[in-house]
Amino acid sequence: MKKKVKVEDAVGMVLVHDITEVDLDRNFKGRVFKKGHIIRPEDVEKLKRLGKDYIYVLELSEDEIHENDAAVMLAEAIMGENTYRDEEPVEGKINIYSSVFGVVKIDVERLLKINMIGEPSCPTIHNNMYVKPGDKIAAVRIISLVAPKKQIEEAVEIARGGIIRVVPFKEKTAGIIITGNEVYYGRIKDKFYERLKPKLEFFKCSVKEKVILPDDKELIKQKILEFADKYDVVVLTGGTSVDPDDVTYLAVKEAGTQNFIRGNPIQPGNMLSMGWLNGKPIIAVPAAALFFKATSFDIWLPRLLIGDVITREEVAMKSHGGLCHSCPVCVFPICPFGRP
Ligand SMILES: Nc1nc2c(c(=O)[nH]1)N[C@H]1C(S)=C(S)[C@@H](COP(=O)(O)OP(=O)(O)OC[C@H]3O[C@@H](n4cnc5c(N)ncnc54)[C@H](O)[C@@H]3O)O[C@H]1N2
Ligand code: MOO
Repeated sequence: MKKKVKVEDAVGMVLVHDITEVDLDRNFKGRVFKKGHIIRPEDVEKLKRLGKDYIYVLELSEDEIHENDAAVMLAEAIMGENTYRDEEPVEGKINIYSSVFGVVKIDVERLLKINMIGEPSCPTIHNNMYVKPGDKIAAVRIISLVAPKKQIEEAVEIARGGIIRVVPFKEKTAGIIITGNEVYYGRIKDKFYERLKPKLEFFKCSVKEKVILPDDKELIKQKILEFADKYDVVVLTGGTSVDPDDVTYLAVKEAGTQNFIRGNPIQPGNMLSMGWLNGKPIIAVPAAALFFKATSFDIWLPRLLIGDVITREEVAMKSHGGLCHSCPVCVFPICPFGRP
């Protein structure tokens, strides 16, 4: 409620509007107190010098809370591991950032509940995006200058323990198996290794070994088992589609992988197959990844490197948004490709 009070009595109360100072000696005209400012004891003298013996303030009742206090409370509740926030709200908003290089994990269900309440407004970036230290991942703002305390307490209760965290990338090792008779017999030069190595290394996964094999299922299978013993991740290329020589995906399956998934509704990259051996991802990358900047491999790779095991249901859910827009200038991963 707006109320006229003596400045001396206004400490702790909230300014209803901006207050401007004009000082010709300093050639200054501008805002010195912002709407929403909570008046501090040291402001009293300054306000009097500005000619304010009385000011309009907001009086908060027991069941109301100022947007700044509410934003801090809610931001604190929302934040999980490896995040930090703006110390002070600016215009009632607090940004939340990642403190590490990793993959953002958002509890989307609880995020929706919080945003259904009314006053709290918490946008985030998409779940499972990779982020660098200092990247903004969420923001908290309360819609009204003064909000019902009950709504904020409800939101804090839902968010308790954190609903946004970042899982950091750890140093990992990989072995790459290039398959294809045309490469093995030297009919063409391998182009896959130079495409995949930087992608893996970008996410702290160093490529320790590369081998080129013919389209021989048994040989490929044996190498998968050997590499899965030695390294954290095994990446295979070629032989993922429908020709009689395409046996690579079968080798991944027959190596005894758990949760084997053949193909995914993401284009480019439909033919990608994957499975896990003792929790280690084994990924067969289709030849489209040679040609396109972003394919299904780029969507799954950060997830696989933080240890996520992808379910068939999640793969199927990628169908919505799994078709690349083929923009003239590709800005992946900051684009809708592969996002919910
Ligand atoms: N009738 C159908 N044809 C295709 C289908 C399909 O479902 N039905 N799927 C298509 C999709 S999607 C993809 S992707 C491609 C490629 O699949 P593969 O991963 O099996 O790739 P390959 O057949 O082994 O090779 C295709 C092409 O790429 C060249 N290649 C492969 N590896 C290398 C390498 N290491 N370095 C350089 N070049 C390489 C290879 O020589 C071929 O030219 O299948 C579609 N077809
Ligand atoms: O597996 Mo392919 O052309 O969809 O990439």
